[in-house]
Amino acid sequence: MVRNIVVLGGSSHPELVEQICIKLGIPPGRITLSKFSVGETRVEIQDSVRGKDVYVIQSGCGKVNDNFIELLITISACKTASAKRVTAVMPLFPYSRQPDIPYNKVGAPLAKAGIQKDSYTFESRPGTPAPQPDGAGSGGPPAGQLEHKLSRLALDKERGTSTTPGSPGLTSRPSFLRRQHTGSEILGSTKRDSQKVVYANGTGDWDQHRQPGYKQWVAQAGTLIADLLTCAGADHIITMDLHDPQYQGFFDIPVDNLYGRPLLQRYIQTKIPDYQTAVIVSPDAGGAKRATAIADALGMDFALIHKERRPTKITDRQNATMMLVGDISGRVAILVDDLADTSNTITRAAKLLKERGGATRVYALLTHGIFSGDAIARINASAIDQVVVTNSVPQQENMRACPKLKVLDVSSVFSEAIRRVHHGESISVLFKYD
Ligand SMILES: O=P(O)(O)OC[C@H]1O[C@@H](O)[C@H](O)[C@@H]1O
Repeated sequence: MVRNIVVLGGSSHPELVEQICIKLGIPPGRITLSKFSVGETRVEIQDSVRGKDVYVIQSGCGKVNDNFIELLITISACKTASAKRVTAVMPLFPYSRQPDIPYNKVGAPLAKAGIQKDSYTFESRPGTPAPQPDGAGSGGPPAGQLEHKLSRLALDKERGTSTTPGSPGLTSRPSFLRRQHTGSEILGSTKRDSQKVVYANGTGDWDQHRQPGYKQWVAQAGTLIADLLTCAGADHIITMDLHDPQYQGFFDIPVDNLYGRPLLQRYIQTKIPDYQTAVIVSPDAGGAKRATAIADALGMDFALIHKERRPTKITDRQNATMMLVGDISGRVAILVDDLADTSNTITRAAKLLKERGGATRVYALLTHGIFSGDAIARINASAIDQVVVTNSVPQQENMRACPKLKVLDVSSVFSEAIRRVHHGESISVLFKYD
């Protein structure tokens, strides 16, 4: 049992909080988390934190923004209640893919509206996001309808015809397409639909649209998120497999970036028959370092999928070309990545590995199984034979919906990190790979 410590759980992942506390041999601190009718977050801490070492556990999943605000308020409440030190334990770090320019100029792929989950096929890809029921995306027509209109506009332009007879060009667009961003000529349909870009030339073609002296401005939230945590009063961050490890440099407080890799490696060694003959595959160049580290540690072969994500036309938005570099013919392929969100990357990679590469079986091993939108349906219909993730975000519902899913428990890693940080011991042993 650890003394003089308080562990508080946010709303995002109660099961993990419970498991961590069991391993630490302490009950979770009493906290009431609720919402005012307007939607604002209310936090009430029932246990005294005066002079205590406090750990607030909140993963960057579910209602990500609400959960993040809840974390900030809880940290701040602990500080003002005279906690000695407050550590934010964030198994999945929110906004961790946004410290730099998003990988896709037109936004990350999200789930398509109106599609039946059981209608997914081997070929399915994420489509245009639907307006959110909470109003976040309100103001436009249904996504499917919008996408259809946008495609028609692009096609009409290519053919030199106009959708609205007698009023060609920009002015012929329906009003929902005319949201003008300050200082730019990017037209979108809904609040969150900067993905649905039709440029002033009406084609979705970035190069043709480009105006001299103007550059599209994309918010890079990384520094802001780091500043908000420290401003709220966080003294220390514990997280796992940051999408970009350099993100630690955005903080001027200690950040312990734990690794999911030992768990994944152990799974390969103990659960994949004849694993030495299998090939570790990175689904994109960005993950090559992570995947080669596992391949090297286990003495396995490595292959890479090169993902070209440079769409030039609106209709190309999700059509990144994938090329396989390496020989996996007649072998088991093990895809390794930090996370799956829509699962577009891993399902397309699996298809390539089986259809073109001749792989006999495909595993996907990921630290964070975010599985937003229809990701699970997509996996069920895909060429992937097994997906292995950690419970850095809740997986109970996903496990019920996906027979291919296996979950590895990270509670021991986090409880041990908390124990060591609390006692001022080194946690480098947790960074040991082999
Ligand atoms: O394709 P989805 O699952 O949406 O996104 C996951 C990919 O996006 C990248 O940032 C991750 O490293 C991973 O390769």
